Amino acid sequence: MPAIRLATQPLACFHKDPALHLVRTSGPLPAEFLGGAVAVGNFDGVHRGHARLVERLLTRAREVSGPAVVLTFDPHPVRILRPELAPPPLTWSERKAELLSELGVTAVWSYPTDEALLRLTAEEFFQQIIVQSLRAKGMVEGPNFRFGQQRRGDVALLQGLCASQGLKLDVVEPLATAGDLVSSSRVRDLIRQGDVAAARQLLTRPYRLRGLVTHGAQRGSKIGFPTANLAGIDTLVPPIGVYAGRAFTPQGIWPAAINIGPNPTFGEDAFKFEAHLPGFSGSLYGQPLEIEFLARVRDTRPFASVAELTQQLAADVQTVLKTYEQDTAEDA
Ligand SMILES: Cc1cc2nc3c(=O)[nH]c(=O)nc-3n(C[C@H](O)[C@H](O)[C@H](O)COP(=O)(O)O)c2cc1C
Ligand SMILES: Nc1ncnc2c1ncn2[C@@H]1O[C@H](COP(=O)(O)OP(=O)(O)O)[C@@H](O)[C@H]1O
Repeated sequence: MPAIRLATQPLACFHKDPALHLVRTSGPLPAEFLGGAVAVGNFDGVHRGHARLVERLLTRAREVSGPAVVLTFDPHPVRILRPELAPPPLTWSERKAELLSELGVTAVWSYPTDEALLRLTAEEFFQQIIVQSLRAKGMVEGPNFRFGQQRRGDVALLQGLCASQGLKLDVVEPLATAGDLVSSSRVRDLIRQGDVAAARQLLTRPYRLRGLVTHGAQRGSKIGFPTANLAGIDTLVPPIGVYAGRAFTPQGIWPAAINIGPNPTFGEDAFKFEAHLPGFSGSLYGQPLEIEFLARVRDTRPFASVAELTQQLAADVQTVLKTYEQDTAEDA
């Protein structure tokens, strides 16, 4: 059995970067947000296309000697305007801010989307948010950027508005891989197919979700594989199956053997999200847990006996440990 190497660096999920400023307000902004370069967008998942845009944002921020600011909206405007069309998000706001901060962004304004904001025309949005609230000196966007009521504002309009206020606008060409644009919907599609390894190639970090550890059927420890069952997951969940990943607990980072779906061996149909953390002992009940997906291992299926299931679980753990080891080595 390979040795389990536990990461010793501060936990990204529970550690707040002191250099990052994150606010959720529709009111006046702290000084750290003013007079910088600004990128407006949803930044869901924070993929490599976003990273390219942020790179340019940092360059502009240095040039204007101001902060590198991302303005994002929580909830996404579509969730208010057309909830039936809103896809499940890939990231929650704090995680998005952490990922952006890892890329060098210094201030994230997570705007609590409301009717008043959605009513602003493109010109009003620019005047009130970009000029008055942020006192921006530059903007960085992709060519498909739309803004203002009914998404009527486009990059051509923004160009004119920026020029009228003496702001420099950078339009960054979107990143493409394998002939396709890197986008949050492409990442979402891959995760929906269970291809978390391919999703990872497009993201700046492996796909991660969070939840709270709740009680299950109390069967796991009896069969030698206790599993932390997660409730309250608020982002996209990969499909039924077994996955290799990492668990971020308040106690540290662990390998994770993840099962999503039912427990057919025990005739249980309830949809569960559970993770066995090889090498961990103690209680996780009631605690927050973040789970990162590295690879899909196999389909969840019924086994003829508990002995056959546990034999398979032992093999799964070996696969998980190998994946975790490889990953830790690549990260080092
Ligand atoms: C990595 C992993 C893979 C699993 N695969 C299967 C499976 O293929 N079929 C199945 O019936 N249960 C599977 N299970 C679920 C176990 O049956 C389950 O963990 C056990 O019933 C404990 O449930 P409890 O947490 O509610 O006590 C898997 C669990 C883990 C951790
Ligand atoms: N290595 C481990 N991996 C996951 N959970 C563990 C581990 N060791 C102890 N636990 C604790 O045991 C609980 C899981 O035990 P289990 O018998 O499966 O109960 P339940 O059905 O309530 O999930 C977890 O919620 C956690 O608090």
